[in-house]
Amino acid sequence: MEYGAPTAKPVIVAIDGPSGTGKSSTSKAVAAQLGLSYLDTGAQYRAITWWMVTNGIDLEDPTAIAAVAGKPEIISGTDPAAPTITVDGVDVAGPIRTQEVTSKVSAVSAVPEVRTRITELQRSLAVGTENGIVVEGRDIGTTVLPDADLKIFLTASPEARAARRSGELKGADVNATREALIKRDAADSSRKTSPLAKAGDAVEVDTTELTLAQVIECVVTLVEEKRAGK
Ligand SMILES: Nc1ncnc2c1ncn2[C@@H]1O[C@H](COP(=O)(O)OP(=O)(O)O)[C@@H](O)[C@H]1O
Ligand SMILES: Nc1ccn([C@H]2C[C@H](O)[C@@H](COP(=O)(O)OP(=O)(O)O)O2)c(=O)n1
Repeated sequence: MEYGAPTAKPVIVAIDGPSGTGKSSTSKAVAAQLGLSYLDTGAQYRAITWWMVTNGIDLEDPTAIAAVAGKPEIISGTDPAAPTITVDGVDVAGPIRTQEVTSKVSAVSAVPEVRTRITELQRSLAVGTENGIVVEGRDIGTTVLPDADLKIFLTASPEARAARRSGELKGADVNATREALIKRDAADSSRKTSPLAKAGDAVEVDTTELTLAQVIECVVTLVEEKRAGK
């Protein structure tokens, strides 16, 4: 048996794209399959938004948001089999998915002080992993981890994304869901600080006509090719 053989360098994978393209489902499955950690950065922006709503911060006022951006302690658990998120010790995995938080998260996440704070958290989580990590969001490949080993940008038609989301929301109206998605993507893409954007060196995968299993297989293959030095 060979002792002291060098272990593979941790691999960092950035997965970005608009809402409903399959980032969370794909990232979790790829991380689980390859023994990597997993970070849902949208959950962190939702968590800080939940804290602002709960504490009655005026979300129409970016200065008020900026003033308290450093206050909540946000902790993300990065096991893809059981990702967790707490704010000041409270499990907020459920409350961060409410319609209220979803409708306010773009305003909060557009504030530069919020992004600086959350970006620091993300970078500190990404460096400390044993085998590597899959980090999903909007600005991971462009801003948070510009040196990631592999960058993926997922897309899908607005119709496919709305159908997927309204399926999740148990029969919510597809047209209303589509309009809400388009509005949030426009806000996330047009903000000044690190907007939703494809990095120049990202691989774009259009998932409209693919099953989730096909998308997972495609990303796993790309990670394995990177690891093999291809
Ligand atoms: N390729 C796909 N085909 C069909 N449904 C999908 C596909 N990818 C994801 N889904 C489903 O769409 C919904 C949204 O996926 P999710 O991973 O949460 O997207 P995102 O993180 O990009 O918002 C989930 O219910 C998921 O199971
Ligand atoms: N890296 C990130 C991740 C999410 N955000 C913001 C913008 C998004 O509308 C919200 C919520 O992200 P999330 O990934 O939970 O959104 P969906 O799963 O698509 O509903 O957070 C961001 O600004 N930067």
